[in-house]
Amino acid sequence: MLPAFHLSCSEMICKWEEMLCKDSTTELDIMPFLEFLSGEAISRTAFGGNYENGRRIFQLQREQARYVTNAMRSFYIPGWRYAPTKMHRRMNEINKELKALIKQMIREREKAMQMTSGNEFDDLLSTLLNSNRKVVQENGPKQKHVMTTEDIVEECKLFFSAGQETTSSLLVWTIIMLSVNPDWQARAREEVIEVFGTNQPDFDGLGRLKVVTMILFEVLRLYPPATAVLRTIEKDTQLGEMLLPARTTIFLPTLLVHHDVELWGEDASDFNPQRFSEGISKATKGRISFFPFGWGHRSCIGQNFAMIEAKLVLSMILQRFKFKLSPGYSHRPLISVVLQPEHGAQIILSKY
Ligand code: HEM
Repeated sequence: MLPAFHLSCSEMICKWEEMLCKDSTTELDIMPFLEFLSGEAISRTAFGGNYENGRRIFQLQREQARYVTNAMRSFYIPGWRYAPTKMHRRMNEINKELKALIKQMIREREKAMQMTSGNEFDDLLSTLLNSNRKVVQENGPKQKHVMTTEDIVEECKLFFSAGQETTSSLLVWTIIMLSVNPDWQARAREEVIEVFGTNQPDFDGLGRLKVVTMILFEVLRLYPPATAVLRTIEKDTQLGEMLLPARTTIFLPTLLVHHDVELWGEDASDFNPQRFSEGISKATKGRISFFPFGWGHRSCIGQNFAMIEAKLVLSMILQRFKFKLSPGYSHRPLISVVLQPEHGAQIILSKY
């Protein structure tokens, strides 16, 4: 996992360094760079050597996400999604291409795994195929936990859609916050240099980054990439004075809870990573008021993945660059698939 993150981040950093070759500062919108980086990181981790196909999957999923957002913002007309509009036709095409690409990768990987012990590959696709193979060997192909090819395709798609834009959103907001809070940018850089010097960040060191973790938590509080979590109630439930009938779907507004003055105090809207200096339970006083990755059994399966990626990318950026906000940046957080700056994130970058 770490080599995949490192490679993806090095490629981005090379591009930024090239931009700084001619001038001592450069202005750029970091959003497309970080979106591409997190797509590459997922492609490499999920599909290993075959990540070129992963790249295409990532492009298609991004295009699909745009159509889904459009559809979510329109009036709901039952059955409308079957109407042969230009957008619906394109969505169907994307779906078909996605399925075909992933199925082709599954077939190729299964072939390669049959010719070897199967343990040479350590990406998500092999993990899924290997665990499935074990279930079949132990219980036969009809066992209810055996995944079909369709299931594996859906798992791969889910990892992409759930893991790519969320992580890039966290990184984008973090750079914006550190651009307007130069004291925290300096503290984070000081810590990164103290732990890694100019060396490549390693797993052990990432676990020791306290200030960087506090900053990431505060960014996740103020700008949670997933702005709400849904739950469906299994049985009639009494909640305070309310009786919630079975099968009701509850919308838990993460964004509102994270900004609630009663829960977080008068400075709820301020960027103050210090509130996390003694960990999450002290900051929340033991209440469930901070849940950027959801809560309970169905909470985000990729949260460690995302935090490690974010810490590594941030460390590598801080080791090499200083940054501040460009006057061209306009602060308009927009809830699309994830929470992101509507007009991009323009910063002025210089060498550190
Ligand atoms: C900053 C980054 C991320 C944020 C804020 C985030 C947030 C979330 C949230 C709020 C949920 C719903 C949890 C619930 O209902 O309680 C979720 C689910 C999920 N996330 Fe993430 N996520 C992030 C990164 C990732 C990554 C990197 C991956 C994969 C590598 C991933 C894979 C998933 C999956 C597969 C689910 C569905 C889990 C299930 O239904 O059992 N996420 N995520």
